[in-house]
Amino acid sequence: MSDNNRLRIAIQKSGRLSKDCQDLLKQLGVKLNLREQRLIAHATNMPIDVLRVRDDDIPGLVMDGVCDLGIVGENVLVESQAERAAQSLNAEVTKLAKLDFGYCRLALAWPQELGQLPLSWFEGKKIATTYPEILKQYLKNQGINASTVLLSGSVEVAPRAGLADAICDLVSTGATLEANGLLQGETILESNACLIQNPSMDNQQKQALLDTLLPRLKAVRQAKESKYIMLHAPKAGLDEICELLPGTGKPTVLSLAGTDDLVALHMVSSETLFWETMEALKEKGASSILVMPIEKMME
Ligand SMILES: Nc1ncnc2c1ncn2[C@@H]1O[C@H](COP(=O)(O)OP(=O)(O)OP(=O)(O)O)[C@@H](O)[C@H]1O
Ligand SMILES: O=P(O)(O)OC[C@H]1O[C@H](OP(=O)(O)OP(=O)(O)O)[C@H](O)[C@@H]1O
Ligand SMILES: [Mg+2]
Repeated sequence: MSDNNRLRIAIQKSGRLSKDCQDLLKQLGVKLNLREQRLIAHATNMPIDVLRVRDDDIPGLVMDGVCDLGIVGENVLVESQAERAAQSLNAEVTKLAKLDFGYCRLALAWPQELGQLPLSWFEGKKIATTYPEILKQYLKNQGINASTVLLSGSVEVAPRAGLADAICDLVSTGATLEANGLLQGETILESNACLIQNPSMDNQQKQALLDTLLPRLKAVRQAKESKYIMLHAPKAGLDEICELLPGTGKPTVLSLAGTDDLVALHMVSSETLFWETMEALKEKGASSILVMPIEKMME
């Protein structure tokens, strides 16, 4: 019998999101021994269980309260919500955060030889997709009357196989469209991974744990985007050099052994230091310029 005080999180077992999900849980301090074949992993340092499932099942597990949290692509979430709404099933989730991985877009595409096409071309056509609900909603909003053909994968084969006139599929680099002689058209959904919660979760212990994890998630995001900058600067040119440094924070100024003309500047910047800025800093007399990643930070 599972302990109802343990926070249950659903993540993708294997596929494009699984490594990023495992890395994120580790960054949040969740200690898991994810032996490959195990479909449920128990954290050793906090009351968390991780269910490793197909990404398509994650929204339903969270909506039905089997899991408290889930990490899933917005494309899968939106499609699942539309499917469940059509069956009058509960489709409510709370989207706690958009995550910085799993970026892709759901786009229309058609055989390259047709060249650029207006949306009106799709009237009366057949469009193959893994996301029929999202596509139907889009076509309805655009006033286009076209039919959808469901394919669970390798959607790009549909036009050549005579299954459909066009497709609506996920695109990241565009390589698969290119390889299949397809031209990308309108993007109907931008998507990336997101953290979702069952809105009916009312366990105080779980909420307290989640209230600990969410600031860590924010701190991990902030640290990823921030850099630690160190450099040596002539005292005489300090103001000009500080004006060139990114971000609004004031740098820490440290004296350097053996000289009164130079100081060391240290600062956390919310953005990286571009080559052009580094070259401008050198022109102002800066030297030993170091830009380093930050593992963790908390304001
Ligand atoms: N180029 C891409 N193609 C497909 N999904 C992508 C791409 N880039 C990012 N993603 C995101 O990764 C998610 C998982 O993609 P993946 O191909 O692993 O799913 P899957 O094959 O359905 O896996 P599963 O076996 O878990 O059902 C997608 O739903 C999407 O949110
Ligand atoms: O724009 P790209 O970088 O080429 O990525 C897009 C392709 O990736 C996904 O397929 P995947 O490789 O996940 O296989 P699947 O179609 O079986 O899901 C998606 O279905 C596209 O086919
Ligand atoms: Mg899937």
